[in-house]
Amino acid sequence: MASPKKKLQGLVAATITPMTEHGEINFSVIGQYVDYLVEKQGVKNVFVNGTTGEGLSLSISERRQVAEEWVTKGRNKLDQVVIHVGALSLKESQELAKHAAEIGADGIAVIAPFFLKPRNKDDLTEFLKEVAATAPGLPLYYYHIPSLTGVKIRAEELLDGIQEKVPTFRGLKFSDTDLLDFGQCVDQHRQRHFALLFGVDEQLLSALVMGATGAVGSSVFRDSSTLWSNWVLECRRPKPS
Ligand SMILES: CC(=O)N[C@@H]([C@@H](O)[C@H](O)[C@H](O)CO)[C@@H](O)CC(=O)C(=O)O
Repeated sequence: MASPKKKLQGLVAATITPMTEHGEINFSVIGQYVDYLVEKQGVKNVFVNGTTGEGLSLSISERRQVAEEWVTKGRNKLDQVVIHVGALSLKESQELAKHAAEIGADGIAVIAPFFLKPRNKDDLTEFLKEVAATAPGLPLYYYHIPSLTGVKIRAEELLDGIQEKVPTFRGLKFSDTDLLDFGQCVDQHRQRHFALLFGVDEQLLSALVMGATGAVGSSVFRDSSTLWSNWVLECRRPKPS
């Protein structure tokens, strides 16, 4: 079963996939990338093969290799390596999820399939359940990004009752500007201790005020903005009484 111990929180870097000038993945710099994030930015969680990493534009074989490299190079340096395994095909998502578990990743994230789309919450839940079943030891996060997937099922609606159907479900990466939906996720699901990670950097401050437990982003990891965001998150972390 998925570990309940390691909650994914704070800043999570959505990593780019480094390429050579010939369009091949430049694996040789991923080790330096890990060091840069940890030593210069103070960020110890990564989100690999997502939007910033152009995961959907990579082949399955490339996605597997990139995931492996981050897990290997991040060992004993990073806290959590979350691999995005979303795909148009359920079988590909399952293959990537199983692979993430085999290589020792700390979690998986899944977008909704976006060509033949889930029509409603039940369809989407079923898809997530089938992916989750192939990696029963890994926490699963739903990656809500309706502007790119076209799947507009409200996150708050999805969260309602999901853990009963997908036991490894641990939260979501909310990449939408609908702060009403986000606020309802926070208000109605706070007690379930889901990770509610915000993904639109431009609105991060608002989301933190509303109760985001962390952020997955690309632009928050530049110099002073990272330090600033870390500071805000630290201030908002509940203090032991
Ligand atoms: C659509 C997109 O790329 N969103 C970025 C944001 O960090 C985004 O770059 C930022 O808000 C600037 O617009 C992240 O949420 C993406 C992300 O976490 C990912 O790579 O999966």
